[in-house]
Amino acid sequence: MSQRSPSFMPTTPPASSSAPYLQADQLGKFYGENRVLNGISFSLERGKCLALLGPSGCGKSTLLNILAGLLPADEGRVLLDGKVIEEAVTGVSLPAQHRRFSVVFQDLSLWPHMTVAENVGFGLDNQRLADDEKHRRVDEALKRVEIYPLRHRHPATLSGGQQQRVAIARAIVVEPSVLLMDEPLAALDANLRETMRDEIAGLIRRLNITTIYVTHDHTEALTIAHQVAVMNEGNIEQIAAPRKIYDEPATTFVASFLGSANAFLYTYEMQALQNSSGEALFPPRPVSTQHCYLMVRREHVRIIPVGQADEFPIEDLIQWKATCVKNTFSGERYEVQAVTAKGEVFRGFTREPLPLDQPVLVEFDPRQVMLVEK
Ligand SMILES: Nc1ncnc2c1ncn2[C@@H]1O[C@H](COP(=O)(O)OP(=O)(O)OP(=O)(O)O)[C@@H](O)[C@H]1O
Repeated sequence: MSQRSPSFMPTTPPASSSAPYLQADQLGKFYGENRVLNGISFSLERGKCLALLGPSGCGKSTLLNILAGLLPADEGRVLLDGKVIEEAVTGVSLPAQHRRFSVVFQDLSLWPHMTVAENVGFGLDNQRLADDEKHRRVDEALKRVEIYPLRHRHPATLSGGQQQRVAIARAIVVEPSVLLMDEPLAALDANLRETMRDEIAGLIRRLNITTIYVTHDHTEALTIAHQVAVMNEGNIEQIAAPRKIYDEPATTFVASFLGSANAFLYTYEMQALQNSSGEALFPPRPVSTQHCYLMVRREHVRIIPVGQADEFPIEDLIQWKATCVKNTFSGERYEVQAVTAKGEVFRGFTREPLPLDQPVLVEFDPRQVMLVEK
């Protein structure tokens, strides 16, 4: 049951405040018997961007809809600027229109018969503003996303990237408390997606609007967000700054999802990992459990024919003997697969394909190895 709180208005704390602005606290959601969100918690400072990153079906859109007030939470609560706007146990649910969250969807939903300015102004229609004020707000939003000169055009005459900006202008013209972006680049072709990714990253920093950005693309999340929450099966597996998520993944799932990683099970038997002088290279730090995973990203693995390796001996690299089993051409390079006698599979990149079924050396620097205990 929903309790309206019409007097609620998010107040504006000083810009320097580092207090959480948007908080999720142990959010849970079921569809029938099926639990789709499990104890989701995060806090986000005003003006920062949090990416919800995860595979299809992990619960990103469900979480976004709860935050937006489009779906009730079954457990936990949401706070905006320190005030409860959603709480399962009390049934408090501030209606969506009072939360002042704006959503940019993947399909953009622009009106084809309206000009750019009319599309942007549409969001203000139910605010009963004087015409002058409405025009001022629309012009300002168009200037902020740098499409003011296009204001008299119709969406069909704009490029995909320009349409994207119209959708963002329409979302920000209402001065939202939080901007929610649900896979906004998913419908664009690969080249435009890359350009728009960089543009949105710049825009988010310039606009200084608290933003939740939903994506299944790790590059988008790492480029655009200040914080990344990696979701898997209704849980947040790790939440941290992009660099930390990439360099220090908390789980094997996070490491794999953020760029394909080679993984192999570490046990104490493997302390025998040595360099060519016989010095032990592992473990790089004390390990609290007997079993954990060593992970090394493909870009840090060198796979070379045995003969070549002898020409350029490098100290302090881990070198394992393996056999080349596959070369896959991807345009710029080959992805080579090699299997060790124990069955560990390694993938690395080469400029040329390597002879199949021939011995190779798999080399990597122990400093590039991630130790993941889960
Ligand atoms: N209305 C619904 N009724 C029943 N199950 C649902 C409903 N909506 C979503 N689900 C299920 O809830 C889970 C989470 O779905 P959700 O759409 O939140 O995932 P997602 O991470 O956003 O996926 P995608 O990236 O494919 O959009 C999925 O298993 C989905 O099948």
